[in-house]
Amino acid sequence: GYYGYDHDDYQKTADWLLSQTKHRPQVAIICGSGLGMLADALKCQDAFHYTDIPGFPQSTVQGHAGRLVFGELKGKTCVCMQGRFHMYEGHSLCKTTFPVRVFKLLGVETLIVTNAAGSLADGLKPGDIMIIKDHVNFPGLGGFNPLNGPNDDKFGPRFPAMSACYNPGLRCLAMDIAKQQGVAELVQEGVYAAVGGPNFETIAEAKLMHRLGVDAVGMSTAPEVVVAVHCGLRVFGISLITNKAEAFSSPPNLLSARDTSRCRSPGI
Ligand SMILES: O=P(O)(O)O[C@H]1O[C@H](CO)[C@@H](O)[C@H]1O
Ligand code: HPA
Repeated sequence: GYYGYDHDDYQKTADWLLSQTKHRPQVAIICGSGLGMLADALKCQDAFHYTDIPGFPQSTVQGHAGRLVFGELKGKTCVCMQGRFHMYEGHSLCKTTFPVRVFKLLGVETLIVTNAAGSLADGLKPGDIMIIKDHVNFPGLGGFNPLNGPNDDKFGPRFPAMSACYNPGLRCLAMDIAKQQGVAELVQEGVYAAVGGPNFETIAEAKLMHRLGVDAVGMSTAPEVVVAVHCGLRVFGISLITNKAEAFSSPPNLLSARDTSRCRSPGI
């Protein structure tokens, strides 16, 4: 059967948070693996451990502290997730995206998603930043979607469009800021693909994604963005490239038995 949340479940968590902090965030930021220090930049912080927030899922992965931090950043009120939820932790997708709908009910208008990702593109190296211009949601294409189940019309339509998920204005603004800050050579736009994980890709899988037009791959983000776009949030996304998928230096797939010079036989 279907296991999900009612509107009341999101509302209860949102009401509890609104009763515990004076902050009324306009912007929500989801910090990717190892990126939780973004939250340290917030002024006048109110922080809550996920374990103390009624109805909130729990973090189980290294590099995800499991705290929700409210505060001020450059004159905007923000709420920061220090730690996100992944399908491979055993959570349902509606659980991994639970916070996004809570943010909507807090009054958030803009969601910033960040992640650690592997590069599949020649021009994208570890340390680079990729502004996400679009995504391929592999679990979603296969029927693993956080919007499965009865549609909650209070959040959005049954069949939401995903043709402009990543706000074009915010993407342009980020490119301009990268130029102004003198880091333009580290910043590019590209396509992110979400896979289920937790294993990294095989060489054949990485080659396949590369040929399909994917620039960076990770195990998160797309389900959160689908839920955010469904409920009308403006989305901006960035991937920090942490590693390169070694698909390009690998030999071609086909090997004839006539030429075994590339084989190292263990002997029979
Ligand atoms: O997407 P975030 O949460 O940044 O984490 C990425 O890093 C982890 C793998 O090292 C995976 O969880 C992958 O999704
Ligand atoms: O190479 C990767 N593949 C999938 N997920 C990832 N998250 C960080 N790097 C990777």
